[in-house]
Amino acid sequence: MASAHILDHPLLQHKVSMIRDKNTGTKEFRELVKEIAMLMVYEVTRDMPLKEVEVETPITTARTKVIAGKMVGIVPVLRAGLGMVEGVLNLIPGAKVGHIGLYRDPETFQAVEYYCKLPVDAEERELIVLDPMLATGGSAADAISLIKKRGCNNIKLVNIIASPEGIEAVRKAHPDVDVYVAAVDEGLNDHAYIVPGLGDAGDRLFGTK
Ligand SMILES: O=P(O)(O)OC[C@H]1O[C@H](OP(=O)(O)OP(=O)(O)O)[C@H](O)[C@@H]1O
Ligand SMILES: O=c1cc[nH]c(=O)[nH]1
Ligand SMILES: [Mg+2]
Repeated sequence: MASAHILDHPLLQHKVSMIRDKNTGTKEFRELVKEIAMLMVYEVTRDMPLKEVEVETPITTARTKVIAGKMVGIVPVLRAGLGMVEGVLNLIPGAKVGHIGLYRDPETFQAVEYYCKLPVDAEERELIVLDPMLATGGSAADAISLIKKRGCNNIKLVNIIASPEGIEAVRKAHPDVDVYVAAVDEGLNDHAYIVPGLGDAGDRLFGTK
């Protein structure tokens, strides 16, 4: 069974508090989501394997380490996941980027797929799925199912704010996937929005409401 990891670095907690604030405008919200994604992926990649190499320094030869193992792909769930892409690419510039388009039907809260484009060699990569919000967990679980259908089995999920129900749903559907979150909130309201949450992440990122 994979684990849910709560990333509670003080900088993350501070920045999450700022995006929760309804008075934080679109520009600042976008910048903060980017920074949060960067701080989160720093922790998410902590177990990356290393290999020893030899490097000529200006002084002598050094035996030193570089990243080894699988290459990385990142998969934002449209739209809101897009806000996390730049922050992750700042730290892993060689990552390929796939996209999964899902929206949540406002009546049924079921995820509806409208787009999926993954890197051609996705099954050879470690894939990091990005979405700021994990509410019912339906969108994340469906996104991971789509990725698995393409033969990918090395998947991590990164959400900024999660509900306990969302974490449980993903763990049940995909027990092999580690989930990384910066905050676990109280639960969901009647519209399946996270409480206290931050509202609609996509609308706040793109100024659509
Ligand atoms: O866990 P769930 O209950 O599935 O809800 C979470 C999903 O809802 C939001 O997307 P939304 O449907 O609002 O689409 P958007 O990013 O285009 O606004 C969010 O970014 C997640 O993808
Ligand atoms: O709280 C929520 C739930 C779903 N989608 C969001 O953007 N926010
Ligand atoms: Mg939305």
